[in-house]
This record gives sequence, C-alpha cells and structure tokens, in this order.
Amino acid sequence: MSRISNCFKQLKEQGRVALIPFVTAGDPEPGITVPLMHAMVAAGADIIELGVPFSDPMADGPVIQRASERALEHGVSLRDVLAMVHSFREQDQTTPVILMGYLNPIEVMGYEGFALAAEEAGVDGVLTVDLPPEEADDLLSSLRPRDIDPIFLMAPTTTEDRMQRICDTASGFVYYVSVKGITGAAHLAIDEVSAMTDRIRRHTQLPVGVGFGIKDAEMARSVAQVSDAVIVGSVLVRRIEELRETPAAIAPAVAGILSDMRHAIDLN
Ligand SMILES: O=P(O)(O)OC[C@@H](O)[C@@H](O)c1c[nH]c2ccccc12
Repeated sequence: MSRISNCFKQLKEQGRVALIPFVTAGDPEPGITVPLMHAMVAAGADIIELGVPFSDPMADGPVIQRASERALEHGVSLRDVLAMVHSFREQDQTTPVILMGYLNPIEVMGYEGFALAAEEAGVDGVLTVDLPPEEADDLLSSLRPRDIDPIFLMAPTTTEDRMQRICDTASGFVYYVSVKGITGAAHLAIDEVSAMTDRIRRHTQLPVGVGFGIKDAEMARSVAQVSDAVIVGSVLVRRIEELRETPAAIAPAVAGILSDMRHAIDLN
C-alpha cells in the first residue's frame, strides 16, 4: 500500500480528516524548506504538497507565482527539490510528500528517470497540473510500478464522464478544486463544495481532498466536514513572503497557522 493510502486509512480509523499544506520548494531560499517541512508535520500536517518552482505556473495566482520566482532566483531545479525530499526522509519516513508541478521539468528529465529519482528520494505522489489524465499513460506507466500515486484535479465544471475517467486513473486521493480560477482564489462556497464531493464519491472510493480558497481555521473546519482532506497553500505562502527578510521567523509562523487549522478541523 502506498504511503498516501496508508495515511488516509489510518486517519479514517481515527475519524480524522487530513490537513495538507502546500509550500513552494526553495521559497524564499533553499535552506529553509526541509526544516519547514518538519515544522509543518509537528504542527499537524498529515501530508505535504511541495511545489516545484516553474517559470510559467499558469494555474497559480500571484502569491504562488512570486514564490516560484523567489525559488528560481536561487536556481532551484527539480533535482534540487528531489534532494530536499531525500533529506526530509532522513528524519521522517512516514509523512507522505506530493510533488506539485508542471510537466515541462519532468519531461526534460524523462519520465523513467524522474520516476526512479522520485522513488529514491521518497516521493509519494505527483500532481502535474498541465497533464490531463487522457494524456498521462506514459508518465503513469513509470510511476505505478514504484507506488507513486498520480493525483488529478477536478473542478466545478468537470462533467460526470470526466469525473469517472479521473477517478479510474487517479490513486491516493482525488483533488477537488473548489472554485473556478487560480490558486489563492477569494471565495469558496461550502454548499457547492459539499454537493460536488457527494457527486465525486458516487464515482470513487478514493479519499476526496479539497483545495483552493481556504483562508482560515473556520473555513478549514467547514471543508473538513465535507471532505477527507483540507489543502491549504496561498495563506501559508503569503506569510512566507511577508517574512522573507527574516527567514528564521517563517517556520514558527507557518506552524502557527497550521496548528490553528488542525485544532479547528479536529473539533468536528
Ligand atoms: O492556494 P490555495 O488557494 O490555498 O489552494 C491550494 C493550492 O495552493 C495548492 O494545492 C496548489 C498550488 N499550486 C497549484 C496548482 C494547481 C492545483 C493546486 C495547486
């Protein structure tokens, strides 16, 4: 069983919902990422979504775009991100790590080479924003034998047919994007999210994670009532940006936001 499936299985037994923070690897500087990952786990993160910096991140809003720019200024590459995961794994063998990124750097490395390096580093899932499941066969045939879960996105506009196809292709969990638009979006309507997670569950037994537009602990709590995982990115990345001149303050600040969310989620 993959580390992601195992994580969800354990959470389910405990009647708990996963908290999945997103940060961009190497933002605002490479040295911060591994300690930040450990701090997030200590604050209650169950799974970590780590962004691979990319020059043209079209699904991302300005906050996460700027995070990519800061990391790229330090020359952070896909190989560097894999090295960070490898280093994280020296002290943490249980928390799943998902790489979130765009296809280009993976294609450059080659699917087989990437999958091998990801497995060696201890990566558990890969979310390639610009690779639809219809075109994912080649990458999937490199990931599957290594127990690396492909994570796919569904949006409010996803049709039933597509939903079924995505559910049949994905493993680990499926990611429901709560709003039309880009990361850091303003408003998430909980009734709509609830209706969609119900629909998705008619297609799959996989856990359903919800992300985009979750801003605070209260919202995290409502989303946790209708999902299996709460995914939070821009609020954390914005805090990282605010503190970029004082990097030592970043991990405690991010941990503070996450532990508030953790407590709120566990109140359910
Ligand atoms: O930033 P938000 O609105 O909290 O949403 C999570 C999101 O950042 C993270 O999962 C993510 C970052 N970049 C992405 C691109 C596509 C899908 C998801 C993502």
